[in-house]
Amino acid sequence: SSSPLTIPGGTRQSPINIQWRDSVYDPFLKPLKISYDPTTCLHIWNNGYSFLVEFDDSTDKSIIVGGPLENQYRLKQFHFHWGAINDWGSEHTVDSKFYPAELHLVHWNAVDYPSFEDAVMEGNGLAVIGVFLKLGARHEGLQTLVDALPAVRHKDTVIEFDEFDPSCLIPSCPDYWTYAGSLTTPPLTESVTWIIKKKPIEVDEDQLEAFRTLLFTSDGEEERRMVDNFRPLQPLMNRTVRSSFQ
Ligand SMILES: NS(=O)(=O)c1ccc(S(=O)(=O)c2ccccc2)s1
Ligand SMILES: [Zn+2]
Repeated sequence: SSSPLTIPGGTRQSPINIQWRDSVYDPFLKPLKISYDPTTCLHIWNNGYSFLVEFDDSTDKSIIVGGPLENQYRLKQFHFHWGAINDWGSEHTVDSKFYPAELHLVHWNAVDYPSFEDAVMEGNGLAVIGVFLKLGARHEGLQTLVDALPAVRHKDTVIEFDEFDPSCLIPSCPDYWTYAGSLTTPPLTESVTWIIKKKPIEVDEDQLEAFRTLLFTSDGEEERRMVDNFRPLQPLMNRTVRSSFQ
C-alpha cells in the first residue's frame, strides 16, 4: 500500500498475519534457549510509543541462543503493544485473530556487530521474541511491572527498576513460529528474526487497563492516552513462516 508506514522497496516488513495452515514445520529448528540475569535489569521508561524495560547489554549475561538463530543474541529491552479495547492490540495476528496485547523482547547480535546501533542496520542484527497476551487470570510476574507504571505515566519519564527476570513473561511451551521481518516502529529496518511464541500468557482486565492509563504525551501537554500503539499488518510478500512444531 502507499501508506507511509510501509517503507518504499520493503520486502520483509512486520507485523504480518500468521496463517497457521500455511506455516511450514522445520525439523531442523532447535529449541530456543533463554537465560536472563535479573541483575542486568536497569529501568523502565515511557518513550512516547510504549513503555520499555531496558537491560545492561554490555556483557553476555542475558542472552538467547538456538531456535532459528546462528549465534547468541543479547537482551536489550522489552516493551508491549496494546489496544484501547480487548478486541485488538497485538501487532501480529494468528489466522487473522488479534490478541489484546503483544510483548516484544528485543535482542541484538553482539557476536557479529560492535554495537546495538550497528546491529539494527543488518539483516541478522536483531532477534525479537513475540509473546501474545490474552485476557484471563492475573499474571503475578507482570504485576511488578504494572505497579511501576504510574511512575512513568508521561512520555520521557523513567524510573529505576531492578531484579526483574523477564523469562517469567515467556510461556514454558517451546512451540514458536519464525520469519524474517523488520522493526514495527521507525526506523522500520529489515533486521529482525522474529520468534513468535504459539502459546499466549494470561493477564487480567485490571492489568490491561493499567497499560491504557499511560500517556503518549509529556507532562504539561494535553493528555492523549497511550492505546492502539500497534502497526498495521504488512504484506507477506515472498516469505514463508516456519514452525518449530507439527
Ligand atoms: N516493535 S519492535 O520490537 O519491532 C521494535 C521497534 C523498535 C525497537 S528498538 O528499541 O530496538 C529500536 C531500534 C532502532 C532505533 C530505536 C529503537 S524494537
Ligand atoms: Zn514492539
